[in-house]
Amino acid sequence: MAETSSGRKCEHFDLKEYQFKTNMIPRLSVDDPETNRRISEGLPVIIIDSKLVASALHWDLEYLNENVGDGKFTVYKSSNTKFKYFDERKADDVKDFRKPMESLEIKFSEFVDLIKTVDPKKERVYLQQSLNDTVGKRIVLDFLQFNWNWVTEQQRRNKFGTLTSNLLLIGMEGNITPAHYDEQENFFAQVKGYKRFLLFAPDQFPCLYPYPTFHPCDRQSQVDFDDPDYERFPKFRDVKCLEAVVEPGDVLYIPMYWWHQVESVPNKGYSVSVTFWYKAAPNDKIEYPLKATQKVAMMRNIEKMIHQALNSADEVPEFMQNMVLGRYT
Ligand SMILES: CCC[C@@H](CC(=O)O)C(=O)C(=O)O
Ligand SMILES: [Zn+2]
Repeated sequence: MAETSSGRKCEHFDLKEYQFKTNMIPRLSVDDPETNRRISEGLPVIIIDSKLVASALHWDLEYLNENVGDGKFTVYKSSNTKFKYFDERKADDVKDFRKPMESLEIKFSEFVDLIKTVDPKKERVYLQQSLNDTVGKRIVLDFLQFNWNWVTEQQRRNKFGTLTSNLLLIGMEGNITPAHYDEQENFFAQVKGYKRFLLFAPDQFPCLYPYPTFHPCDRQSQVDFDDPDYERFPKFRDVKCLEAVVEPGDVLYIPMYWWHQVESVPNKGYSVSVTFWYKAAPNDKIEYPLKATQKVAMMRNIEKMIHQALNSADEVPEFMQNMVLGRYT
């Protein structure tokens, strides 16, 4: 098996081709100064030897089933490969909104039965649950042995806010989380299996056409990457993309507001990941020109204010068009 520059065996992955070209996200050592530089500049990077979750690399379905306790786990079900997040609390505001997936609250053992019995051509499942104090003591011990020194040092030096959650993700091969951005910093740790990431910088917002902020799918792209509607979303043709496949032990830094689409690589088995989400660093002094992240935050606040002032989701499109069409276009 050939080796790449970062010493990785040249795995052969069954990766989808998209209409846009991509560049690779660097895979760097935790000791490489470039690693900390990229993180401090809000640029994505894969850290290949952080040992962040070295104590969890044995987490497979059998071990977790034995030790994860009998708490309830949130499991999403989809009739296709896509697991598009939606905020149920906003569903009333958008008539004829149809949930893109269903969610269950079940025991881990029930999830194991599901993932082993569902026909992936008909139905898929994806466990997405914050690690909490219901887990068994062996999981607690593994958790305590995460490389907290490294990740807490990153939190300190980059002035990140508090750690808000560690989400355990267990997905079937081929599951896709469609393109979206999050409002938190994320050290994404891969435990088992392989995940292909497509990342887009915050300044690609104009090419990715997110839903309105009051829509249940706020922060998600409206563009179907498998069948883009270039009439509605013409700038999608020009989108600039960075990509990478993370393997067990890798940690991908996903800076806040960076768009990402994530696929559990087909034919490589189910995937297990753990996220480390941190609140944003406080806004440093305002410098001009404003950063793309600041402009996205501004657009979100303006949309929310207009929706709130009109007190009607239906009136927002006409209001925005009256303000912009023929005046700023
Ligand atoms: C619910 C979180 C899903 C995850 C993507 C994935 O692994 O499918 C993601 O989007 C993130 O870690 O930010
Ligand atoms: Zn995300």
